[in-house]
Amino acid sequence: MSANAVLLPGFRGMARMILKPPNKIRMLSGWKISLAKNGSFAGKAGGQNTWVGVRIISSLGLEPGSKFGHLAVGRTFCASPGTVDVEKSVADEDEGGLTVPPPRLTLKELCEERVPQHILEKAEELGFKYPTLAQQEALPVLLSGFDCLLHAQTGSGKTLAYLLPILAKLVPRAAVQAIIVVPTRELGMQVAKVARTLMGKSLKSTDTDSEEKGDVRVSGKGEGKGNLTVMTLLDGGSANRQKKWIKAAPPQLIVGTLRCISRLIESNHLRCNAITTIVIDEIDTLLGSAKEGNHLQNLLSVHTRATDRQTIFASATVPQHNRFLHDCVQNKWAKNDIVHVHVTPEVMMPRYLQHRYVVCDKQDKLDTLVALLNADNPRAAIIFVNEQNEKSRRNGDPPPTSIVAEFLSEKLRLGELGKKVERSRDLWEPLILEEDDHINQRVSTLSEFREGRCLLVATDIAARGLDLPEVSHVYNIDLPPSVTSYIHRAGRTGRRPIEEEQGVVTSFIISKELFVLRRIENEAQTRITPLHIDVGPKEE
Ligand SMILES: Nc1ncnc2c1ncn2[C@@H]1O[C@H](COP(=O)(O)OP(=O)(O)OP(=O)(O)O)[C@@H](O)[C@H]1O
Repeated sequence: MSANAVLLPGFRGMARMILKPPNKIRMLSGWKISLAKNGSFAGKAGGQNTWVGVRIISSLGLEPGSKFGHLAVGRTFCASPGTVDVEKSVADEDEGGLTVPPPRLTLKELCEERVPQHILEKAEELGFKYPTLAQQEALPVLLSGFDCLLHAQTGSGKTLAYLLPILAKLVPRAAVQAIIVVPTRELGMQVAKVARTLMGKSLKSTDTDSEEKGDVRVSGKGEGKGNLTVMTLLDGGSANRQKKWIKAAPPQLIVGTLRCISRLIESNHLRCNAITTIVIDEIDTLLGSAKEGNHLQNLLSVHTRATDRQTIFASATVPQHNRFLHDCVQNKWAKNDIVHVHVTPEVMMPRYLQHRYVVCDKQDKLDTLVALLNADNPRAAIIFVNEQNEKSRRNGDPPPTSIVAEFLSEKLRLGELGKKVERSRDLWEPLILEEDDHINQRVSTLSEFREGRCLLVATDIAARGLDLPEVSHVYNIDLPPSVTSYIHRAGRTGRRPIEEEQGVVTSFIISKELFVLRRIENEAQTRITPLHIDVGPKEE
């Protein structure tokens, strides 16, 4: 059997593929394959007792006599006759870390002949030489064209995993061929930027104006590719301009929010007949709302058909994922053989996060925050607050973001914050990111933060998908409204997988909230340790 062979789907029952010793191969995703004496095998999901059928989707490097190899597995059995002599799996040496220890396949080897060389070279130039664990597991599935629920920790590299198969398929004809749905404008800009960079846009480009508007044309190099365009359709953009652009020259790839994409489809400005891939990133943000559910249903099973395209759902958190997979098939959002790539299901959050909590009175939270910022001296930090409630809005109270930012500003001015700061104090002037801000304000806030400002006070608008590798600390001034929200807020730090530097997450709670924190700890399968901090004497 050759490397990269895609095995036949659909066979249910005992597999007929013959594998030789060892009699147990630990799979990267926590699956185990056990070999019976007659060479047949069965799979077992990590932590569960039931033996279930395993479908081998593709194999890489598994050739007779090979020492290392990789199998991607799905949910049900399938098999192809053949003999594979496996002495040892790479996965046997992996302890569940984010990247796979050497010797391992490079990203280029993993994607060879399936993704154009110039894109792989660009990825390597960006520092993506080896796949992350999520990419290692997902790419064989995605590049084989299977529909997929890609379910992997925050910061595990899901964006590159779904972009590579899309970019591999785009052709320079004037028709929308792929759509990526994202929950926020900020995430949309980020994803579009990665796509454009992989397509060959110069890293040194200063074309930020057109980037902001979402209209950048990129010349693909070699592989017979001509001009490819990525367009963003994001909240706050001008609907008229978007319509004009799409009509004049349809882009090959669209990154947008569900609302904007649906509006253009329904007004017949965006035609879906050439679509080959749809990605729904952060899928769980769209579940549970009737309005979003309707838009999703229309996009996935009215305006387009699951059988005509590849569908990819991605998130670090997919509550009730088995139910979701079932509903996906029932609603015709995906094909029957959708694969669930669930990376390290036993570890919901990156291991290199440290979780702490501080118990204090409500009125002491901000003083405690200042003391902690002085002690931690973060490289960059996001301070999360909850959304302002309706009552407080009606009363004309300032939003929690402003209250926190103004308090920190004042302490900075008094010299009580940033005592150990070696950089310019101005960099510690807090920024604010929240939904109510004007779009231009949000854009400039994020770019200032990326360029070296240290403190960002934000609502959950900053919790999803934003990749800000400089963030060393996350502070939850208010306890997040759900476990999911805790996981995503926490995931904004510790995003330097290669260095494996620890990110620190600190939640401020009043004593009554301790039980809520324990619930988060249980459900997120993590340990949150208490921290005692001396705020110092109070001024009269
Ligand atoms: N193969 C790779 N090697 C090194 N770094 C990588 C690789 N793939 C992605 N990264 C980097 O890892 C970081 C996280 O990637 P990405 O934003 O795709 O994570 P994610 O899984 O989408 O996270 P989230 O769930 O928070 O949205 C980014 O800085 C990205 O550039």
